[in-house]
Amino acid sequence: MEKDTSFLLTGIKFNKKRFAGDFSRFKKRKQRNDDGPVDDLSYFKREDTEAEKVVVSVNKKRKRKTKAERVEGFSVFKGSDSVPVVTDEGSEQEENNQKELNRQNERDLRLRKKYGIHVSGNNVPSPLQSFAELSTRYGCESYLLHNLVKLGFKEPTPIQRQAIPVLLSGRECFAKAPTGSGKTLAFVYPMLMKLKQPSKDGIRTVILCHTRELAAQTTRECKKMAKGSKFRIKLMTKELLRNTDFTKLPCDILISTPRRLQLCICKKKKKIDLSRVEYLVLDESDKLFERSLLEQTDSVVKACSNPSIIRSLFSATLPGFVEDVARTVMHDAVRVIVGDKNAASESIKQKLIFAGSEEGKLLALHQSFAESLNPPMLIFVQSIERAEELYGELKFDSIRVGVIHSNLSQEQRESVIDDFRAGKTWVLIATDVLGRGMDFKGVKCVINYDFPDCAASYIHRIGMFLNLWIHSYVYM
Ligand SMILES: Nc1ncnc2c1ncn2[C@@H]1O[C@H](COP(=O)(O)OP(=O)(O)OP(=O)(O)O)[C@@H](O)[C@H]1O
Repeated sequence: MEKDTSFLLTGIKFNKKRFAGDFSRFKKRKQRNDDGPVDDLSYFKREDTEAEKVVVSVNKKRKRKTKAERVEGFSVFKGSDSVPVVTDEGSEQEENNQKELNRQNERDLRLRKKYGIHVSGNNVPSPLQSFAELSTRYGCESYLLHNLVKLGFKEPTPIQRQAIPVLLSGRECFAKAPTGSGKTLAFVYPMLMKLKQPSKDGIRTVILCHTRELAAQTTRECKKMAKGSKFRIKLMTKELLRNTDFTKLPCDILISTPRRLQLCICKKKKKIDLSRVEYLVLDESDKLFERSLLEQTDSVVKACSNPSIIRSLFSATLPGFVEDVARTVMHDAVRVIVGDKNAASESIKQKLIFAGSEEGKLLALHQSFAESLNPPMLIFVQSIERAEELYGELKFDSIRVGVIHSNLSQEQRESVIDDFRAGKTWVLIATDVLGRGMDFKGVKCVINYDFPDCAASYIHRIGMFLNLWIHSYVYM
């Protein structure tokens, strides 16, 4: 391998001077935990932001103002009216109602506290105690409950406990929960319940995903959840885009990337009509609002022009610009946050390995393979070239390895993912094309061979898995 030309040798260098503060924190931790070159990465967890503190303080003030309040935070969204206050002249019946309401508020607060759920908005519906409440409170059809049992889902996850009632009550929703925490079900189930029956009135629901892989995965999940119904669930593929007369497309739920959907909107003939869409979901909304996708996402949001549309935004991180967008487009929305605002999942063990140099990284990787190769394993790198180069290195060592990045065709990407899911390859090298929203069951270890360029990217890379105690290594 020629050092000068190797992309593996041109990775991010750790600038100790620039990151002196962080570096000293590692040193302190090392003194406490003499564990060789490995260190704990829990510093990625953020403290509450100023905005969060404001929410808390405004909340306290509002609590002093009105006892009848049903909101935990304050309302940040358009169209938020004040909550009703009970008058002194209320009848006995009203007093009893009020007492029951207060008791319910206390139960809600306890449940939210237990599951780390934070809400903002007016009259936020009570969180679910169990999936059974989908039937008792909302008359959920039996096939949907049956599907939950078949999928082996016994308890709702925290985001499902709160986001499902919010969406079922017809409110717009803006939700943040860790990766792998069951957000897909949180938006798909209420949609299926609200749509009730298939209809020939055109497309009624659009789910936007930022990558084709995530769109394909969401379609698979959606079909599993809708099993037993006659809903027509379609993934916007290249073939569909090319060969379909969208004025005649029988479809209740359409799942697409913004780019493909924008192409259908802009078609001259037989173009898609989204004016009847009742539900619009923006999954991984922070990615959809990034500069590279903003224009396409915007044209989809505009094309969904039904005035009574219910929009929801789901993501694992919550940057300020996403909140700003939400504030401008959403009406009387409820904000649901599970856990810390931008923290990694707590069930992941994180380690930092100081390799010193690029050669050291490769050596350390070989060493960890030699000590305990614990597949399936994902390795993230910062560029396509570095992905290919590392692929060449590992392949040379007869490791069952695959590589995925945006230079591969859709078919090639699918086949790489299929091989990894089927256990034909043990190690998958990826650029951030895979870093978001993909769910690989059973992955035991994620290696950040190249340091991610922001905290959000790190959280997405390591948080793709619901398994308990996966390992995440960062090489420096
Ligand atoms: N209530 C539940 N109980 C057990 N498993 C669940 C439950 N809900 C969802 N899951 C499973 O958890 C895994 C992760 O779910 P999902 O992909 O929806 O997470 P996510 O929050 O959307 O993650 P990401 O941010 O990466 O998109 C999936 O395999 C899903 O089938």
